[in-house]
Amino acid sequence: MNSIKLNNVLPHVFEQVSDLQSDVWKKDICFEKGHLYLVEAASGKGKSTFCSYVIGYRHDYTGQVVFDQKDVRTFNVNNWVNIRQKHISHLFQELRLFPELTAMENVKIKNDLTGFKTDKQIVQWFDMLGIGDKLDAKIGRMSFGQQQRVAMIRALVQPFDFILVDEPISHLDDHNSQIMGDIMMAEAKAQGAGVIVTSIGKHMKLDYEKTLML
Ligand SMILES: Nc1ncnc2c1ncn2[C@@H]1O[C@H](COP(=O)(O)OP(=O)(O)OP(=O)(O)O)[C@@H](O)[C@H]1O
Repeated sequence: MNSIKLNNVLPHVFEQVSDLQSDVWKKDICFEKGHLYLVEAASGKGKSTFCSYVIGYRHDYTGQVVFDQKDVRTFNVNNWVNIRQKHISHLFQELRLFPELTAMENVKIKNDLTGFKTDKQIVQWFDMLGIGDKLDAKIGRMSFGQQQRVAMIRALVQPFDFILVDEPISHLDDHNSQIMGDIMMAEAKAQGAGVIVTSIGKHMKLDYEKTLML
């Protein structure tokens, strides 16, 4: 997949808003593979809604979301499974890790399906992110910032053309944010992928090519 386009997209929930000012809603925008984007928004402007549209969990909008030349409304379940397995990786704001599993199990449960990374690589990322001692800790007993690091590792154990990360560092210090950004960008670069980061203010310090205000 080479491009994600939003053509005149407007969430139903914003239809009655008369003074809507946005670089995204009701505009024609294009995210291209191999490029780095920041989508910034104040709380409630639709950041999670935007992610839900791109990953295909919600379709409560007018306008079109188009992957390459195809309107996503034409996709069936198999199409979406293929997209989420091979083309778009998503780091959820609320992470959606399994609290009863350990940190390593949360990553392995996906990597065992994709076979994308070695255990050695995964452990190396845990070490780099300062959670090498938490491999066998249950997610439910880890801090949210530690869980964010696990969720990022899980997002990286699959192939992708785009990675969509929703407020990935809201609970991280600058040092770990930087490491997380470096790891993500190295992976994206290796895959030639596009990167879309969302933020409500605090964001990874990266060389964004385009910043859009929701
Ligand atoms: N599943 C949903 N269906 C319909 N409308 C929704 C849904 N989730 C959120 N909304 C509405 O869409 C608007 C934007 O919500 P959204 O969660 O996308 O904002 P956000 O920018 O991610 O906010 P925050 O940063 O506070 O999480 C809100 O008015 C909200 O009530």
